[in-house]
Amino acid sequence: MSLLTLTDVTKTFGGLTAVGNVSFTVEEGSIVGLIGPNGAGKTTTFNLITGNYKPNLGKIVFDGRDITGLPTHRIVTLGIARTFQTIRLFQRMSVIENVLAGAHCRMKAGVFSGMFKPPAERREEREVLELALAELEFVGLRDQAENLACNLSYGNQRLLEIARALATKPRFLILDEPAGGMNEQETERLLQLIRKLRERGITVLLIEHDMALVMRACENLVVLEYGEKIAEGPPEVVKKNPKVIEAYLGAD
Ligand SMILES: Nc1ncnc2c1ncn2[C@@H]1O[C@H](COP(=O)(O)OP(=O)(O)OP(=O)(O)O)[C@@H](O)[C@H]1O
Repeated sequence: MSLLTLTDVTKTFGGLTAVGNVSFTVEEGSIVGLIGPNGAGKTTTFNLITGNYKPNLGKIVFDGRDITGLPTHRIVTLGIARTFQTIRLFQRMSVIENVLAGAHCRMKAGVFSGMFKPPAERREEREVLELALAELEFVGLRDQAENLACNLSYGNQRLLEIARALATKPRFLILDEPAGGMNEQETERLLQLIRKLRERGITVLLIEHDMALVMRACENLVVLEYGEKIAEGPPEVVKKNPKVIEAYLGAD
C-alpha cells in the first residue's frame, strides 16, 4: 500500500523552479532514498511534504488524505516526523529534555506546566517520560539522558534528533542527511538503526550523500536533478542509469 504519493508537485522561488512536476510514491514499510546532486531540490521536496513550504502546483497525499498545504503541526499529528540537514537541537538542554520536546506535540497537557497537577496529567507525564527514555534506548543514548545536548558528539547529536522525531510517534520518518559528519563506525550504527526503524513498521524517506549507505539502506531510490525526477527504482538499477551517472559526474 502506498503511504505517501506526490503528484506533479512544483515549488518555485521567484524565477527558479526548485522542484518541477515531481511525482513519486513511497510504499508503506519501505526505505526510500531521495538523491541527486547539490541543489537538485531534495530538501525543498522534504519541506513540501512536511508543510514547511506550500507547493505552487500538485498534490501530496499521505495515508489516503490530501495534506497539500497543511500546516506543519497538523502534518506531525498525522504521523510524519523529520530530522534536519543542519542539527536543530536545544543545545543547552539535556538529552532527555530534547526528546520530551518532541513528545510534547502528542500531549494534551504541557510538559512543563505548573506544579499542582491532576492525577491524569501526572500519569500522562510519566508515560511521556517513559516513551522518551525508550526512544533514547532505541537509538543507543539512554546512558546520556542527563547530559547536555551540546556535550554529545556530532554523530550522537544526529541520533538524538532521530529519538526526538520518534517521540512524536511517527508512521513516516524523513531523514535529511543523517550520516552527515558521521565517521564510518557511526554510519554503520545508523544503517542498523534505519533497518530497526523498518522492523518497527516505520516507513523511511532519506536524503543522503553517502552513496554506500544509500545503496545498502534503501530498496528504492528517487533521483532528482535541477528539480526534476530523472530516475526511480531499485539502487542496483538506478546506479546504472546513464542519466544518473551523467548527473553525478557532471556535478563533480
Ligand atoms: N528558500 C529558498 N529561497 C530561494 N531559493 C531556494 C530556497 N530553498 C532552496 N532554494 C533553491 O532551490 C534549489 C533546490 O535547493 P534544495 O536545497 O532543495 O536542493 P538539495 O537537493 O536539497 O541540495 P543540497 O544537496 O545542496 O542540500 C537550489 O537552487 C536552491 O538554491
